Amino acid sequence: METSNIIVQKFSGVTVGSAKRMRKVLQLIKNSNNNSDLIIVMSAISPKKKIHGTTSKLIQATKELLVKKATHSFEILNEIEENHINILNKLITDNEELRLETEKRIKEECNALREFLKALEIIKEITPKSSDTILSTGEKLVGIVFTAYMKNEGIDTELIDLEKLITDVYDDSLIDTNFYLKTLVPKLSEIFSNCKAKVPLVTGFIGSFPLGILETIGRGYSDFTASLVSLAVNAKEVQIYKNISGIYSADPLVVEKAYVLPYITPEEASELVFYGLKTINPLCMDIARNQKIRIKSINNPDNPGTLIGPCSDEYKNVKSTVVLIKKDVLIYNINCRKGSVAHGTMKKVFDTFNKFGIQLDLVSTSQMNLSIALSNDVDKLDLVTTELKNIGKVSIRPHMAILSVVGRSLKSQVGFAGRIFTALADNNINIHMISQGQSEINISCVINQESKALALKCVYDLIYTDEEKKE
Ligand SMILES: Nc1ncnc2c1ncn2[C@@H]1O[C@H](COP(=O)(O)OP(=O)(O)O)[C@@H](O)[C@H]1O
Ligand SMILES: N[C@@H](CC(=O)OP(=O)(O)O)C(=O)O
Repeated sequence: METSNIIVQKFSGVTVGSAKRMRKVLQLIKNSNNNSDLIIVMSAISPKKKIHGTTSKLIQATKELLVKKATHSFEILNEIEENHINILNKLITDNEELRLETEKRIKEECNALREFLKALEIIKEITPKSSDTILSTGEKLVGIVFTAYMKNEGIDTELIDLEKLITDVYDDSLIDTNFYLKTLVPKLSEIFSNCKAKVPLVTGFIGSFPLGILETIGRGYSDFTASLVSLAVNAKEVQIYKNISGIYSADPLVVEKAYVLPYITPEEASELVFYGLKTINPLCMDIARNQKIRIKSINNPDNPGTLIGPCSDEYKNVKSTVVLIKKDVLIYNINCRKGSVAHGTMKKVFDTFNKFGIQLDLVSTSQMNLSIALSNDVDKLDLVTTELKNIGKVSIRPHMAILSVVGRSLKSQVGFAGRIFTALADNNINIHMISQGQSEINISCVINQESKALALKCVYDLIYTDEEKKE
């Protein structure tokens, strides 16, 4: 199918976190609209950091509903409501009718949620579907405020609420790539072909999943929505606007010399998100192999940022190695009772972690030990240990970090892993586990968390001098 002239612009919560930032976003939309057709996807407002944003507050309100009283969750909701009305009041100052009508819609949305929370308190049960309904409010509210603002600024827009996009799906096993591509994408195509507005605004929340949107898609779900929308309209590209200019060669807060990579492949992006990069939702890579996704900064929109997409000749020789640290990891070690790690043992161990929904980051085996690196904030690790007690003696080593080097250029560098480990050893950094996938675009190892900054800097220096020498 031929690519359309549409660009999907997705704005993350922090980029629309205040009236000032919304003005910036509006200007950007106006400028882009001169050259392309646009569809806007917007995430719930995050004042500064995502952990203090609307979605995080709604998650807190949901969790506290059954532990504390609904009145406590109402306080959280009052704060959210007030914040949206304050922003609206700053944005629409010259059209009282529109301002009042929009304020009414915000209040209606929040009142509906209050009624819903009261009902949940009475039935004392929160299902994934109800928790999704609560979360959807964040994206609805930002949509209500921003479409009113766009209208007031003369942009022909319409709010498209995707809360009800998924219907009659009660079984999680039905949610797979096929479901996204064959069910959701055609539904979205139909919605857009019926939409008359010049610049539609779509809620980043895409509907209730049997296990809940956070379990199925994860935080940053609006990136995924933007990818589906892009497939539905065959867009030229998806632009994901953030506070940061793109994907850097290393964390710019730790490595001063780090720079924004112009291009990475979807495979590299998948590895990076797996090893802790939060810049893009991981599922986008699964459905968007042939799409162009560009991470850009709201503060510097003329900068092309980082493109993730098919590797054309233009990008073949572009450097794209990233050194990444995933902190707050632990090593879970099982010293097997039978004296060796049999394949039945591995099955039991992996099945048990899977049963409790725990993601494993790195695995290594020796004759008697099975070592697994995983995030230290997982619930239910003690339940796993109880189930595995017949397999062997479990010991846990906390305060670890995973250092990963990701890049397609690693494939051609014989002896590269050896040089990384030598550089770490020269800096007195102990390596607890090592892993290299068959794809050879990723080398990872587990180190003590306290050495993370030193490890990042010394491996970065090694890689970037090595890559420079190759050129
Ligand atoms: N290689 C990397 N590229 C970009 N950001 C990185 C990288 N490694 C670590 N980070 C950190 O990830 C964070 C980016 O956060 P993100 O959630 O993408 O942005 P936003 O807050 O705009 O949503 C930054 O704080 C940055 O320091
Ligand atoms: N609001 C959701 C979805 C999202 O995509 O957020 P953001 O664009 O701010 O990463 C979240 O906080 O997870």
